[in-house]
Amino acid sequence: MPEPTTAKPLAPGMILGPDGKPCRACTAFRNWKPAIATREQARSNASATPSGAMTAIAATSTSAFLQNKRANCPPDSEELGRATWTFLHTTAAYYPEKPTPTQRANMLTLLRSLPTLYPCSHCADDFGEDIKVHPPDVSGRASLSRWLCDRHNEVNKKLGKESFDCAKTDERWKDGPADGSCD
Ligand SMILES: Cc1cc2nc3c(=O)[nH]c(=O)nc-3n(C[C@H](O)[C@H](O)[C@H](O)COP(=O)(O)OP(=O)(O)OC[C@H]3O[C@@H](n4cnc5c(N)ncnc54)[C@H](O)[C@@H]3O)c2cc1C
Repeated sequence: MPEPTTAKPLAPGMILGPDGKPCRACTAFRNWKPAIATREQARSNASATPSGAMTAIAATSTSAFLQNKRANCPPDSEELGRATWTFLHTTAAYYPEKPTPTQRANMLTLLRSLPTLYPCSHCADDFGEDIKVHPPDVSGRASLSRWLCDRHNEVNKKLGKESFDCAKTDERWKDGPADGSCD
């Protein structure tokens, strides 16, 4: 008589991790729970008028809804990505203009550790390939911020997203916009 199995079937869209288990950090939530994402989108759209402004608000509230709902869940690949980019860009924005040899070495260690430690394995592999071709520039704040912006844009391009204007890196990650809206 076969043993009863307790393993849950793999959700469609879920990627397996290197250990053979489902890897949430490798997969976007909307890809393994498309029904929930679509239902919440439809609910938001139904409560909005067709005007552009309201559609934008609807999209924002859908995203906020999903984020709130998932606030205590393990991160998916998108939440992990946003948090990691926030950490990396902010760390670069506050990196010294003239770093000491120890600061340079520590920054190199941090960046070179991502391809082996970043939990989204296919993201980590691609990032590893990218930094082989474009080694980190840890010589100073401005050059590190620029290097990181270019690396992020490589990922944006791969995912079909718009390129970020690297002239706006300090505004986005350190100073805030000139109109004072973040002050
Ligand atoms: C090292 C690394 C590798 C990744 N590789 C993959 C991958 O291979 N496949 C995959 O599906 N996902 C990958 N991700 C996740 C992916 O990049 C996004 O984080 C995720 O899809 C969420 O995207 P988002 O549109 O919410 O904003 P994100 O791309 O996370 O960006 C967050 C914010 O950063 C700002 N920003 C955008 N581009 C730049 C830039 N070039 N410079 C400075 N600021 C910028 C914008 O204000 C944006 O809102 C990776 C993440 C990291 C950290």
